[in-house]
Amino acid sequence: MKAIDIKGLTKTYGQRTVVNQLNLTIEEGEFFALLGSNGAGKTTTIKMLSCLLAPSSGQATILGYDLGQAEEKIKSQINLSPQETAVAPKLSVKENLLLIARLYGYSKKEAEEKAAEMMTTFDLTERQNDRAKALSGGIQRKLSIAMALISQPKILFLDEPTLGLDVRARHELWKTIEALKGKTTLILTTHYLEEAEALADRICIMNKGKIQILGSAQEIIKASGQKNFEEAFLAYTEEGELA
Ligand SMILES: Nc1ncnc2c1ncn2[C@@H]1O[C@H](COP(=O)(O)OP(=O)(O)OP(=O)(O)O)[C@@H](O)[C@H]1O
Repeated sequence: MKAIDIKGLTKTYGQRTVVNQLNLTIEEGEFFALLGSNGAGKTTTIKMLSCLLAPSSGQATILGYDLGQAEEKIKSQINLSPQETAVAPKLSVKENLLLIARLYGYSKKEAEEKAAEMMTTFDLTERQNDRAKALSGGIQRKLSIAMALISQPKILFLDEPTLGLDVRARHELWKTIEALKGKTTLILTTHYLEEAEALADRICIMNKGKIQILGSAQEIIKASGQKNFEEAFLAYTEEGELA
């Protein structure tokens, strides 16, 4: 089944079109990356697909449900790990996970089990009693992703999950994200080109609200005629060039 099917998705603010006639299909289980310069429309796209922002026009189905008509159904099957880490700073690692599990309607016992499972998967058990604010940025991000996965979403949107992390923490988080590959449909936005290149099955480069190219990193390099992915990205996001 298609995880996401978008036809002509558009968002305008006044006279400005920030997402312009997007057509895109993402298969279930795919790891998909959205790349683009600042203001390209990545976050706006993700917000529309996760029911946080109403499109101005166009259509999309998420797991077969129409966006704008089956919001509750869609929301129950997706989750978003936002740009800003969404942990409660004064709560411990375990308390953060329990809180989300209870919000999703798990019983006390189930919530305990879920939290324990997540802490094992994300290697957080040793830190379970530490307050979130005492964790490094990388571990906070890990916790944030673990929290987003508690509801077992079929689609997880990761909006710049490694923003501001140092190289080591970023690589650590990549391993965590990579382990999710195939189990959950993953839609990632990032400014780190090597992140998309290393993790994603397919990459979409956006510029000024439009898709410039879509394919695997190798396909994009080949189509651009450039030497490597960074140069291909620059070519596709440069005005008047390949774009
Ligand atoms: N509420 C709003 N009102 C007006 N313009 C907006 C609003 N939200 C976003 N925009 C504009 O839409 C454009 C796309 O923004 P968006 O955040 O989707 O880009 P992005 O690709 O995620 O960029 P970044 O990499 O900087 O996060 C930007 O020019 C932004 O200023």
